Amino acid sequence: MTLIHPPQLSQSDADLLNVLTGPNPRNAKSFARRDAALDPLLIAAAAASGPHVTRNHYHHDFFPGVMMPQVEGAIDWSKFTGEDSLTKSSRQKLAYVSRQAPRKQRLGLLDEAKENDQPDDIQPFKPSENVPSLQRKRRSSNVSITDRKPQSTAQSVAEALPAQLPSDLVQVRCMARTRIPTPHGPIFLHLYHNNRDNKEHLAIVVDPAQLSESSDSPLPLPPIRSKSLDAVWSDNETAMDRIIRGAYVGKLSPTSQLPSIPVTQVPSTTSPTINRSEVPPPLIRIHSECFTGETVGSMRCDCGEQLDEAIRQISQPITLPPTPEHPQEFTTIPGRGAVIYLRQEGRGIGLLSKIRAYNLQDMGHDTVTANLMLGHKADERGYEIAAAILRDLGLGAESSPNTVTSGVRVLTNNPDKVQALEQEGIHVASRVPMIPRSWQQRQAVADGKILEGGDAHIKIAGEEVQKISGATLIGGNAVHGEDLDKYLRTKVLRMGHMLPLWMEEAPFVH
Ligand SMILES: Nc1nc2c(ncn2[C@@H]2O[C@H](COP(=O)(O)OP(=O)(O)OP(=O)(O)O)[C@@H](O)[C@H]2O)c(=O)[nH]1
Repeated sequence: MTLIHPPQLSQSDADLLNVLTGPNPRNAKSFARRDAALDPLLIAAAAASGPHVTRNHYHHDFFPGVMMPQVEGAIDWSKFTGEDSLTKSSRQKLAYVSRQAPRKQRLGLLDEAKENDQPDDIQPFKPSENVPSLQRKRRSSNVSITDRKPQSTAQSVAEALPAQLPSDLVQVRCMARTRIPTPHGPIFLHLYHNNRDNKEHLAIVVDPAQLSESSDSPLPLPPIRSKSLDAVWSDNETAMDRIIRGAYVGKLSPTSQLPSIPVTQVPSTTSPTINRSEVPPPLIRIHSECFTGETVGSMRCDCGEQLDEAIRQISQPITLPPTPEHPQEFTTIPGRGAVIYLRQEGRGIGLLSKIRAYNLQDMGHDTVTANLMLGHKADERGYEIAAAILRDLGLGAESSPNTVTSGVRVLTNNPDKVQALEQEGIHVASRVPMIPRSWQQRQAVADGKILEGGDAHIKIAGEEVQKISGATLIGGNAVHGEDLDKYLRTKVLRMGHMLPLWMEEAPFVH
């Protein structure tokens, strides 16, 4: 092997490295003494543990194992065990073998794999306490029950739960929760597993009042918490196990580590200063994954902007009118609600097909036609899992003595989402429209409220928002452009989105 050595490598280092990683270390000549206590070069070379190890060789090994006495050059353990020493001739030469299937075979297997990472190894959960009050007719999911494969690998702790429910009921379990600071304030990220697909769906819970939660001071409102997360998962579970998976109360810190108790055992006390009937239902959004819009900042769609706008709106403090007891006092409570983030990339067709659809769109087809041309439906999403997550979080229940508010307010323009949630038994108290920020800006320019060209601050929904680059990302600003306008028009004209079409000739704000 010839080494191309970087300038900081001395000739002596390079020679030594050549020997350590070369094919025939036993022909090594003598080398100058090395005095460094810890020589990173030597450590790295030794850690590579063999002459031909690269990152592609993890599944390769020596045969027989290098520590076995029958291997030529191995340590002769027989002198420690008292067994007869193996003669040199009886030892096998060390051979370097691969445990991987041949590359061609492995690539063949990949080709056979499904195109759009559809679930192929689905593990139904045993039921948790996430049980809807009514079993209603559900909208069909993109994964049918009969297609499901039975249990297999890496099942979670849900295994331990007793079977009580019909197997076709969607069940979810919150596996972990943590606090994430965002430009709009803190959120609690919840990661869910379910018995329908093998995707990790998420809930972004906005409920900052929980951060000051302590056992003796009542919260303004009951916290938005996951029943399945707060449940006791096993008899062996320690307080630290619970805390690490997120079943804690308040804000976790080196000095504060208080495990939660199961939701059913928590008394639902609320602050007496709050008039329960005046509290609006929590604001929620069901959002579908969009790698291009949310991660890359694509301006073909408004997905990144919508995710940001949803978290921003849900985080806004809520002002409640005075109560008869305190007629002069307006009360402000922290914003509360959740974004249920479903891994249904590309309206359920997957990223691969969405990328192909974009090419068809570049050739003049709209987003609906492009999906159809690829053999997909215009929209292949289902919302059963979202509804199960909402139930697990205690959101969307009808009014009852235990609920402070009735139902949820849903941030969407998509009538399918509202209908699907209602079919799942989620009480939708109202729909809150999402007007694209670029359209709001155009409206503001048209009304003479802001100057074309904008400035460092713009007004969105009557509130001043700082402009930040990375338009579609969290904490970003408005997206605009020809592609986006086409997409938004199609949503309204072909997909029935409940959005007033904005005049196209109005100027953009740059
Ligand atoms: N197939 C396809 N999917 C797209 C395209 N542009 C965006 N998407 C996907 O469309 C989905 C957008 O979903 P949501 O953010 O839940 O919103 P929506 O259904 O448009 O409805 P709203 O709630 O009104 O925003 C995401 O999964 C995106 O990946 C496209 O051109 N083709």
